[in-house]
Amino acid sequence: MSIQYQPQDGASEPKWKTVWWEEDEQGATVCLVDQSVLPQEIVSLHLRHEQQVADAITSLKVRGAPAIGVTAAFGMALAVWRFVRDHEEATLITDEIMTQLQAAGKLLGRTRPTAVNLFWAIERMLQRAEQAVQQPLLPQQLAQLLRDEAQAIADEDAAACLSMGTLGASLIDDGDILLTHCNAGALATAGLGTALAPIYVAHRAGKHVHVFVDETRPILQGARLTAWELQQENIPLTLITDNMAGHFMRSGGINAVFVGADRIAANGDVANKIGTYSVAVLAHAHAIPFYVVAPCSTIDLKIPSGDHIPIEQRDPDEVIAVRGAQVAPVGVRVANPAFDVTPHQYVTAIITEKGIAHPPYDVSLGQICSEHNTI
Ligand SMILES: CSC[C@H]1O[C@H](OP(=O)(O)O)[C@H](O)[C@@H]1O
Repeated sequence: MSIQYQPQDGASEPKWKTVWWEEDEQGATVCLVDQSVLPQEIVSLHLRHEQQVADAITSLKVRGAPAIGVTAAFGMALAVWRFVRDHEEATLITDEIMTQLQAAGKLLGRTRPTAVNLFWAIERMLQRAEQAVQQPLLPQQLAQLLRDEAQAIADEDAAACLSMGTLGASLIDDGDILLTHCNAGALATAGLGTALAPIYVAHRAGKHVHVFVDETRPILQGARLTAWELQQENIPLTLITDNMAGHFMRSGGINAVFVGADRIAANGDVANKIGTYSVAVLAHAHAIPFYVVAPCSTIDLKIPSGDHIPIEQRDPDEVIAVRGAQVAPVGVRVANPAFDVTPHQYVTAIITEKGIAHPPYDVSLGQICSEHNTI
């Protein structure tokens, strides 16, 4: 089933939606572009149970910090929508409905440990429900209210992407050659993206940019997703393997690096896709600006440094085989951390939707994002 393409609306929208909500006579569905089969197949998934939503996050059918936060919010709304539909005779918001919501939050919170957006979105949905049940609402009203809250999280993320894109584009000059790692584009968010948003906005404003795309082993988010996104946008790109980044930096070909983030600590340490730390050290060695683009929902002011960020360890098979084709002997010992931490000293600036943070980050991030951290 081909995905639902949205017409591009000027400079502010991606060409498609990554995650969205639909309702039909059978009930509600959380809809996703299935990123695990891109770019060979462009299909959407229509999920009717929160367990399916959790499985989609765990198996990276949907991935990217903001996107999994939005997806989890829709998954929680789906759990209540499903429960209310199955108990149409109910007229009061019973403890049962809240228990259903809390159980969905726990289920979705167990999917992936690193991206703080996931936990931020779950907590926001729970707080919205706890606030709502203080009022004399019918169950159907609570279900609609939670669907609207999830949609609000998605809409706010889309607005944040455009804001980050506009702020970040000011750092891009006509003719720049840029490097990205992993995928932090529209597929990773509910809008234009994080790290790719400045590139989209600069390109749409007429700046000539060329992007070197790290393939990003082992899941190849760069080769499969970023390359596909940039092609959709007619932005020139060169796909490279991860071990080529240093060579192209040394040969003077890279003007700046733009990456996303999954969690940023209060001191500016950045957890992002594995390999980001290596890119940051190489950029520092070559005096190339290293920009991190992330909404305030990715900044975790509750943790003092990157040492406290949980790093997801993924299935060894992701390293032993590529799309099912074995490349290493079975039975070898494998390490497969999905993320690493870049110390803040290697980060030139952090571009959020509320402003660009510069060192010292333990001051600037609090100034820019403090209100966002208290949901
Ligand atoms: C805009 S967040 C994108 C962020 O998420 C990716 O990780 P994953 O593909 O495992 O979800 C990667 O760290 C990106 O920078």
